[in-house]
Amino acid sequence: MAAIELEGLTKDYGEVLANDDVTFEVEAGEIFGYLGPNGAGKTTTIRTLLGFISPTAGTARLLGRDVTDESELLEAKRNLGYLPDNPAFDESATGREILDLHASIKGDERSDELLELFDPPLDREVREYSHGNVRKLGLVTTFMHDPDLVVLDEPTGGLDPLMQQRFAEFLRAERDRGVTVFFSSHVLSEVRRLCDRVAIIRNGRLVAVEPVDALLDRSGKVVRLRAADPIPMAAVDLAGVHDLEGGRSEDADSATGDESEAAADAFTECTFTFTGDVNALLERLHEYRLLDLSIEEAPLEDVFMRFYGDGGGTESASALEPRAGERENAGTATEVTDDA
Ligand SMILES: Nc1ncnc2c1ncn2[C@@H]1O[C@H](COP(=O)(O)OP(=O)(O)OP(=O)(O)O)[C@@H](O)[C@H]1O
Repeated sequence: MAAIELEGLTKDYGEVLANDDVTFEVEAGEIFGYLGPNGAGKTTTIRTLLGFISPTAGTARLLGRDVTDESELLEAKRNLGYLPDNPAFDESATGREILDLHASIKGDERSDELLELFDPPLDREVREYSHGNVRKLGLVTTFMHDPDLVVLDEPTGGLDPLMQQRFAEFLRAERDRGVTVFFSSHVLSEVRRLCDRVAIIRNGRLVAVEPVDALLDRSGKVVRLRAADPIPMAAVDLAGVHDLEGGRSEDADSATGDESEAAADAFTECTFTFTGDVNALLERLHEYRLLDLSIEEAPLEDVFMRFYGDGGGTESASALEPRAGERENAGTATEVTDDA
């Protein structure tokens, strides 16, 4: 039995079709990322799953139970942990009082262990908490009753890098002991670190459900480099180079005569998106004296622009391919030099 089953889920707010025929399953024991830009419809799906709002059409099942049936939903929630994007704890209560309340409602199998990991300041009132401390308290309340399934809405917002790392290790360990994790995000690096599979939603429609490796292969890297001396354009005439923007630094600009002509087909600084083999790129660049080189994940918005067009989602397999023009041009010398 899948931990989450969505079939044709639709939520129409009148002016906005926030979820439009959304269908996918989250298998028991996987970390599943629900990805999309702001306003894509992630929270709407999560709020429907939790029974906070009713679907306009379609079905949603949590741990095999229909969430539109109140008694089935209650049953499912016994084994569910939920962290909203903005946990609304009673501001006048201390962290400890909040934990006591949650323990009395859901039970407490493991708060000691969780407090050691996340360590929110329990003796302070929540109104004095920072955003990150609210999130840490939320993580303890989400996992303290040892649920089978956790639903996390943008879980790492406000956590510092050390805490994010700790959280990532914790989630992987939870997955390894059989817990199913469903979380929403618009941060690709977070998804990369954590997820087995992802669903991507855009403008309310699902555009892909796939293993995270497939998404990352598709999304590419942003490469920025700065060289001590001009690098010929031909050096980056390589499969997988897109949207190259290059130029010469001020020093190179001051060159005159023959030097200047030779530099016209060369750059000392450039930025491009790269979907090819990074080792092949590094081999090409090996012979040049680089002052700076960064290879970073493409921002999620760029991934959407590049691979899903700007006309919203589509359920067809073609949505998973680069747009036609990009596919034809990808990696050719023409594209590299024309775009530069
Ligand atoms: N109660 C509501 N009434 C009307 N429209 C709504 C309501 N809640 C959400 N929407 C709209 O539905 C769309 C999807 O919103 P949703 O909050 O589900 O997106 P999201 O992917 O979670 O975004 P974010 O990453 O910014 O939190 C948006 O256009 C939003 O403005």
